[in-house]
Amino acid sequence: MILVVDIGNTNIVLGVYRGRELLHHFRLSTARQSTVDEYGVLIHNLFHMSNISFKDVEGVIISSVVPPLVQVIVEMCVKYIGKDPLLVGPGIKTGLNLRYENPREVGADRIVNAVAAIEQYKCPLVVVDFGTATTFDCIDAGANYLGGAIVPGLGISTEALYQRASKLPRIELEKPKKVIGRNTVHAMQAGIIFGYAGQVEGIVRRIKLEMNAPVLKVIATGGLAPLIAGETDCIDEVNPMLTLEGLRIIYNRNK
Ligand SMILES: Nc1ncnc2c1ncn2[C@@H]1O[C@H](COP(=O)(O)OP(=O)(O)OP(=O)(O)O)[C@@H](O)[C@H]1O
Ligand SMILES: CC(C)(CO)[C@@H](O)C(=O)NCCC(=O)O
Ligand SMILES: [K+]
Repeated sequence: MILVVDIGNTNIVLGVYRGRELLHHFRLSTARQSTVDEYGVLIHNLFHMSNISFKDVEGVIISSVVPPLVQVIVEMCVKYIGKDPLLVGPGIKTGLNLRYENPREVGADRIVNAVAAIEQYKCPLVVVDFGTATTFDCIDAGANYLGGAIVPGLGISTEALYQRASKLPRIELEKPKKVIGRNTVHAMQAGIIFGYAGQVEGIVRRIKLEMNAPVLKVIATGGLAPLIAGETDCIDEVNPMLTLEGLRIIYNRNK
């Protein structure tokens, strides 16, 4: 078994693979002040509840976009699992040709998503990851990673309205029946959800033009992908496990 770990700004997602099969996945909230031992207990308990053991873990791979947590999770792996994890970053083989001005600047999660998408779909393609931020990653017909766009995530956008406008409440992110809201909650839901779908359509349209690729596969991932994919036909497929798959693939390229 291998353990794959994606450290995001909101969630840490863990996956346990046997070969190509994802046996279990777990989602923790990203707690920047938690200690090596706290993560050890949490992950140990999740393993125990799933009837799996740290002893069966042959190796670990981590991608992180939260630098202060890397060392904590690495030490947790060494102390409790007894393995030195691979870290997605400089020096690791991803097989990806990065056309970013400074390849070290690209978020590890974006690299991992691109690797998984290239493996599973036909290029050219775009990956849209609806996380804390929503990222668009463009891959050309030759499987080169071109870059893309970063926009505020659905959670951040919704939270900003609540934080900055006294009379706007915190809302549930669900689709309202109509775009013309007749109360505050429905008006906010309409703006956020339909506005977000429109934003995704607009960015994808411009990407297609700039890449000169009228036919381009668009893959969405992240917890809120199904919600937005349901509101636009510019998303061809939702693949919730894309990041974990990418980590598994990169692990195998480096063992
Ligand atoms: N039902 C919901 N209502 C309001 N906000 C939500 C809801 N579901 C998710 N969010 C928020 O949307 C954002 C994206 O969450 P999601 O679970 O898709 O990504 P994530 O994997 O946590 O992102 P990251 O990889 O950046 O940590 C988060 O800020 C999350 O708190
Ligand atoms: C954009 C996020 C926050 C999405 O998780 C992450 O990929 C990140 O911190 N990226 C670094 C900046 C970049 O990718 O250009
Ligand atoms: K993510």
